[in-house]
This record gives sequence, C-alpha cells and structure tokens, in this order.
Amino acid sequence: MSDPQTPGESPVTSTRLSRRALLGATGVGVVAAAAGGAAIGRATAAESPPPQDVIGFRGTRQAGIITAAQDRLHFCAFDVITDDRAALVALLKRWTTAAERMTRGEQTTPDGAVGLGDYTPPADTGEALGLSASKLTLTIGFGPGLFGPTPAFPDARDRFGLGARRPAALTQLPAFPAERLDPDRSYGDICVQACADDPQVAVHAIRNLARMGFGVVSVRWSQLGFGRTSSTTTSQTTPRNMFGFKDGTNNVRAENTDLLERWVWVKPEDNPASAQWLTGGTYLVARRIRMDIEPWDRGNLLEQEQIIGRTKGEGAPLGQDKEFDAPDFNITSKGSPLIPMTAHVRLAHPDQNNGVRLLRRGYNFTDGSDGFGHLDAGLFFLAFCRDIGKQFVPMQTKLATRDALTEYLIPNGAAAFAIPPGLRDGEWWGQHLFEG
Ligand SMILES: C=CC1=C(C)c2cc3[nH]c(cc4nc(cc5[nH]c(cc1n2)c(C)c5CCC(=O)O)C(CCC(=O)O)=C4C)c(C)c3C=C
Ligand SMILES: [Fe+2]
Repeated sequence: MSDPQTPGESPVTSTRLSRRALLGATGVGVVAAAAGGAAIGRATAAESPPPQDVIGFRGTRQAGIITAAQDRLHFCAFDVITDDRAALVALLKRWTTAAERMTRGEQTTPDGAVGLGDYTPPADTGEALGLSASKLTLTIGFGPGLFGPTPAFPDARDRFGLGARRPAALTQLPAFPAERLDPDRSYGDICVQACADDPQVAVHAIRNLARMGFGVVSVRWSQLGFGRTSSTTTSQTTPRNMFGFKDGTNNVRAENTDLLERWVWVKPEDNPASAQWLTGGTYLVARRIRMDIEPWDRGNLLEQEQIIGRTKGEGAPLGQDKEFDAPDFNITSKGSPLIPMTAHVRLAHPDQNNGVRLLRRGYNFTDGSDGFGHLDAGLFFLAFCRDIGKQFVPMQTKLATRDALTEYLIPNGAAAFAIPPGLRDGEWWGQHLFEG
C-alpha cells in the first residue's frame, strides 16, 4: 500500500467523516447532518476515516497525476453538446463542488441520495453510500475540439470563443501505422479521469458527473481499468500488465522533481500570453491498446522476453540481474545484441529518444470477450507530458514501425487533452481558461 500523501502534493485537506465511517457509526440519518457540517464536531478519533483514504482535491497540481496510482480507473470523455458558454461554465462550477465532495467521501450534495423528498430525482445516485473515499481523485482535461476545428472535425466551430486560448501543443494525435481507431472510442471535448481503490467509487463519480451534465455534455466514451500498470511513487511496487510483465519500472515518479519539471509540467515559455492558463498543468495522451492475448500466450518465454527486452520474472533488463539495474544496450551474445534492436524497452528508453521521458499512469482493461472467444483485453495507456508533439509523437512513431511488440497490439482508441494546474480555494474547474 502506498503512502497516504504523495511527495510534492498538497496535504490532505479534509478531515470529514467518510460515508463508511458515518454509516457504520451512526446510521444513514446522520449522513445529511454530517455532510452539511453539523455532526463534524462530534466525530471521535475512532469514527474518523484513516487519513490516507482521502486525497486532497485542491493544490498546485491536480490530484491524479503524481498521486500514487490507485488500483482502479473510470476514464470518461465528454462531448459538449451546447453552444451556450454560460451553461457550460455553470456546469463546470457545479461539477467542481460535487467532485470535491465526492473526493472527501461525501455525496454530490448533502443527503442528495435519499433526503430530497419522494418526488424529486435524487441528486446522488447512491451506490457509494457506505463506501469510503477510497483515495478518489478526479482530474479534468480539455480536448482540442473545445477550441474549434480539428483534423477529425474540420467543420467544428469555435463555439465558446476559446480559439486564441488553445495551448500550442494541444492538437489531435496524428495517425500512426497499425492503429485501428474507432471514433466512438476516441476524441472528446472534456475528459475526467477518476481513480480510486474501489471501482464502485470511481464509477459512481463519473456516473454522477454525467448525470449532472445532462443537456450540456454527453458521454462520448468511457473506459474502466484495473491493476494499475505503472508506479508513480518510489513507495509502490511494480505491477504487471496483461502480458504478465512488470510495467512501470522505469517510470517518472513523484520524487523525480527535476524530471517532472523538465518533462511533465508546462512552463510559461511554452505558451503565448493567451494560453498561460495551462502553466503548471500538463498534457494527457490516452490510448486504448487492445492486446492480442491468445497469440501472445502461444509465444515461448524467450520470445516474450526478447520482445519486451526484460525478464518476465524479475523484470530485469536482459543481461542484468535485478529489476532496477540499468539496461546495457551494448552487450552482445554470439554477435547479436542481448537486448534486441526491436525490443520495446530499447526503443522506448530515454537514451534512444534524446532523453525524452513520459509519466505513464495506465491501467489494464478486460471488457469481456469479443464474440470470437478472444479476450477484449489490453492496456489503457495514459501518459502525462509537457509537449505531446515533442515527446509522445516521436516515441510512438518509432514504436509503431520498429517495436516487435506492435505485432501483438491493436490501438483502437486515442485522445489528447490539456490538463490545467490545480485549484486554489474557491476556484472552479476551467476558471482560468474561461475567465483568464
Ligand atoms: C509511446 C509510448 C509507449 C506506449 C504506447 C507503450 C505501450 C506499451 N508498453 C508495454 C509494456 C512495457 N513498457 C515498458 C517500458 C516503457 N514503455 C514506454 C512507452 C510506451 N509503452 C516507455 C517510455 C517505457 C520505459 C522505457 C525505459 O525507460 O526503460 C516496459 C518495461 C518496464 C518499464 O520500465 O515500465 C513494459 C513491460 C505494453 C504492454 C504496451 C502496450 C500495450
Ligand atoms: Fe511500454
């Protein structure tokens, strides 16, 4: 289990009671009072949630980036379906309030699930009643389509007068070889990444934001994930992906502040004055990468290890003993490099990419089987970086043409978003974009 607070993040801001603590201690009836603040003073130490269960919503950065990666994901991309700027701004304000409450383990509104009377639709769908905050983080991002036309939607209008405020590096991803993008799993004007240690808490959060957005936004696509495929702090052990390999060993982590400054956080000099709202934020690349599980499972162990370039058990670079040993790409055996020229870790390593780093924060997914008896499983790749065009695109271009892993991958969803910095007290999601 990870540390309660990720280094570099603002402290946990809430000491309120969790849903589980309240229900367990005092019953449903007290939830309303507590959520409104009335019962807080009566909380005893025994009733209070363990502090590691709540991740602070506000701070210099949004939570959910360098936060120790939680176990579960519900990622949602929304289309904005109105031209009414005021309606969108009003929704973002209501979303902020609800999101902050849910990350504290509270309902979207005080007693919203059952306390609004028999003839009012509940303001909280209720499936998280009794569950703790579960380290829920909600991270918002804005897609290129919000700022006007994009290559996939050339006829789109600049509906909200944001064209001049588009950050320089926020474009749609280019097409890459061997991908089969499904438009119904790609793009989106707004994204919300919900991560939590309880899947029901993450699903509840997205469901309620979608419900609140009726008439203003609609869900374009969403993806559930489990079993994080990256470590984002040094305190976390390395998880495994659906090919059975340790994934995230050489990731950028919360403690690597120099790397974060160089490769993740957007700097003032990265944008003109009109797009300074993104300074201190980052960009997110999301790709649904289906993995051809059955052919992979028929490959022998040596083949699998040569495709990745690491051992399957320990996760050590080929030619080394331990997971965190540095790879040596010059070792040869019988005249051939021990880490093949087509190995994934050789091609993705910073030494082979002008030093480029990404902060990976992806998840495994399995969406049942596909009707042919094949698992619809893979890796929902999420990576944060300071400039998609200078970091992700060149690396992915190289991988798509030379990486032996590509034979087993079918990328079928893709999207890019600008992720604003964190909120100060009283601020709302998107405030500096819309009001700056
Ligand atoms: C364009 C970026 C990347 C994509 C897309 C990608 C897909 C992908 N990766 C794995 C499995 C592993 N990746 C590993 C390392 C690794 N991968 C990338 C980038 C992309 N991966 C980077 C930058 C790195 C780090 C390279 C390094 O510095 O050594 C590893 C090894 C362990 C680790 O360091 O994380 C594995 C395993 C899959 C299965 C996949 C698509 C489904
Ligand atoms: Fe990788």
